[in-house]
Amino acid sequence: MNAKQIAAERAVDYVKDGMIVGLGTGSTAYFAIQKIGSLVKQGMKIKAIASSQASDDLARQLGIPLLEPGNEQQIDVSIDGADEVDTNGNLIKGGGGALLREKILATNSKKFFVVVDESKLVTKLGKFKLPVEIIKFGSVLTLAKLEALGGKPVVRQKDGKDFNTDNGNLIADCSFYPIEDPKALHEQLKQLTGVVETGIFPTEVVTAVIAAYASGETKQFDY
Ligand SMILES: O=C[C@H](O)[C@H](O)[C@H](O)COP(=O)(O)O
Repeated sequence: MNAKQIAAERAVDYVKDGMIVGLGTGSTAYFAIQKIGSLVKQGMKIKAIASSQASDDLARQLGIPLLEPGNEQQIDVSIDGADEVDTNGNLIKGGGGALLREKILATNSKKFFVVVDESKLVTKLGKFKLPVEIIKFGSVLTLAKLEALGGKPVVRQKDGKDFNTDNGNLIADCSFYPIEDPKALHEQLKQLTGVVETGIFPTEVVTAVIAAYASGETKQFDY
């Protein structure tokens, strides 16, 4: 079992019968969704909300009952990966472009577990370029504002075209390393009209980070 799978499955221990679960996105959340699928097959009554079309598709294939979009309810537990986790439990997310829906789920969950392998643990955030979701209208102007703040934004590309989020927006990948005060940077960026959301998840929304190491050891950091 690889480290991502070990961390993800450990977090699924917090999922109990009758819960509403938020499903993250990415290669680590994938293992959590698989495990939740196996609990459903064993007869556990779980309902889920997916943070991306990709996770929605996976959950459907596995027979996990999903709440209808627009009919979401308070979530008991969300489980998701991260691109970076600093020593205080602040995160960068959005490497797969799902940050907005992921943050809606994380901030509406009673508990939010972050699952990572040790490669994601950093002292300061920002070596991983910070994803900032921006709307297309006026994007050149919004990018200029991000540039003025020193973010050196680059519009994410996929298959030779601008990457589109599930919400029809763009992602500006920004360089702010080292991010000394993640919450302050997030708040500054959110004030720019045209910015929909940033990939900074402040430690306040995190219940615990479960990190798995190549040795097979896991550590849980509670916040
Ligand atoms: O938009 C994507 C998400 O924030 C992912 O959870 C994050 O990029 C980590 O993905 P992975 O587990 O594949 O490294």
